[in-house]
Amino acid sequence: MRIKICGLTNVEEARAIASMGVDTIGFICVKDSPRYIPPFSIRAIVEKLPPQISTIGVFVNASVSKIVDIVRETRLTGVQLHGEEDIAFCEQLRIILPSIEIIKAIRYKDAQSRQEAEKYIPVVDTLLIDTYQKGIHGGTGTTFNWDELRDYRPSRPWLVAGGVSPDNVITAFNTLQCDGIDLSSKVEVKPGQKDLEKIKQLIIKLESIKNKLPN
Ligand SMILES: O=C(O)c1ccccc1N[C@@H]1O[C@H](COP(=O)(O)O)[C@@H](O)[C@H]1O
Repeated sequence: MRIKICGLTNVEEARAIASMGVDTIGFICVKDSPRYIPPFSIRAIVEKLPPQISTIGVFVNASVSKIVDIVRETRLTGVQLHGEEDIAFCEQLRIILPSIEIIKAIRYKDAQSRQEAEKYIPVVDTLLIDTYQKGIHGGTGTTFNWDELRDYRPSRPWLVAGGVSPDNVITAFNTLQCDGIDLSSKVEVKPGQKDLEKIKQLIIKLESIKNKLPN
């Protein structure tokens, strides 16, 4: 089971979180986000993390060349495309960066969102289903109606995002057959600063249901 914590901006928090058993750390490469971190700071953090930690850059409608430059500068292991990037965009990125994990975020609005996600299966490694909120690309802190995805089991691993917290994580795994979780605003003191106590609570909650969790 994969645990991704997103929106890190400093090395101490990133290392502390990695030592708690979180396997994936996300960095917001979107300039108008309050969680934005510049590439040179991402690189400084990535260099100080254990090599088994996946490091993901989150982008919203950036150009392929911008993403490629940032991945090369920072040594990220993957990218999360959180905007309206199309299939051709993912294919292009795959050709230029063949060994990088591509995560496509789909913002769940209604039943149609499943079909939207399905289109990306041949061209991405992982799907991430976040909550649709008009005018906001991510970090909404709001859940979608998980009941609508009770039976969702695509042929790619998928992560649930959007308002996931230590308080609702057990419900998430009781409702969904996801391969992992992605948390950001519900485990922060303020945008860009993570709440390590809340992340500890999350790990304790997950430990209590570990027999029910996916591998
Ligand atoms: O967090 C942001 O500021 C952000 C900005 C632009 C695109 C995505 C962003 N965050 C992603 O949003 C989801 C869910 O976050 P939350 O738990 O609801 O706060 C997560 O995948 C973040 O990577």
